[in-house]
Amino acid sequence: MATPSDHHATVIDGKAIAQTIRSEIALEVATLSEKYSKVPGLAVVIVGCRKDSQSYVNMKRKACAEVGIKSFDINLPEDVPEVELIAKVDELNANPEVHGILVQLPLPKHINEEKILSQISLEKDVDGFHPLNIGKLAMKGRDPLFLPCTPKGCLELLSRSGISIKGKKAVVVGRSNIVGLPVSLLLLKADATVTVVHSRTQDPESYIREADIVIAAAGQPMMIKGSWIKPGAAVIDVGTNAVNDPSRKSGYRLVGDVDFQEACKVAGWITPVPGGVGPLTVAMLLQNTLEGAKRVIGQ
Ligand SMILES: Nc1nc(=O)c2c([nH]1)NC[C@@H]1CN(c3ccc(C(=O)N[C@@H](CCC(=O)O)C(=O)O)cc3)C=[N+]21
Repeated sequence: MATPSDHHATVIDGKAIAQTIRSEIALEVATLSEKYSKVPGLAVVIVGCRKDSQSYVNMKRKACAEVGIKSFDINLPEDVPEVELIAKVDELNANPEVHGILVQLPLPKHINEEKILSQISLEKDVDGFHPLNIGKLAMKGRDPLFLPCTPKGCLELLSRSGISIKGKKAVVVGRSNIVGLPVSLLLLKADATVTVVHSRTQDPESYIREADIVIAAAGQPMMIKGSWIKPGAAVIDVGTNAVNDPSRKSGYRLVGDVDFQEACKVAGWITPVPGGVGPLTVAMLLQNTLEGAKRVIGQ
């Protein structure tokens, strides 16, 4: 007879789903080029030389090349004056070959992040981080021009795994501007009943235990234990935490915000780290860039 410990969650293969989406995008990009001689373009701006930023940007560049999106890489020194960064954004706003602009976060302390994000043309805000796009995300009956990539990726993983959101209890762990807050707004738009728990929540576990859908975006390695998960729940792990691992050549490995081994025994579905949400973030960025290019030609 099956015992509870025999249970194993369906592991959602983000890498494979992202690959499928990239093929769909590649087809559309090809059509756009043939019919309208239009090649979608994405500009990625990095300030300084954080190692993790460089590696994300390399992944984005590779993904663009694979689907036929033209990428523009702009590297600015760590100490670039704010006015120069603004001038660069303006230049990209005016460049007709660029349909999407991403300014890699975090920015150095001397630069006002909100000022830069507000400067990006709404029509090219493929990150969905412009305050107006976030405002529209928060309003009932309104939609932003672009949905932020990681939150959109989380919902895409749910829908492509056949998990419905409407009427479900969703718990988002974390309230950051780039994931926790926007994903909670997106779930609300999709008719979930949403609870956001965060570092000041008393007894977060008690909320998570009730959740049909858990979105873990706290940035705390393996903080969510298997015993906190409701049996059969869908668990989307957005955490990408580097932890020391001397047995690796790199000296570290990536772990999520969820204790994956434990949670597998209880959850209905779970995303791994790496290979879960991360690849979707990149796929959604490509999708947004394609959408931006299509809008320009009125498609
Ligand atoms: N303006 C802006 N937009 C962003 O979207 C943005 C940003 N700034 N700053 C940094 C974060 C981080 N981020 C990731 C994207 C892909 C993976 C990803 O694909 N990760 C792979 C693993 C990568 C590896 O092995 O190192 C995975 O989870 O399987 C991770 C992280 C986007 N970010």
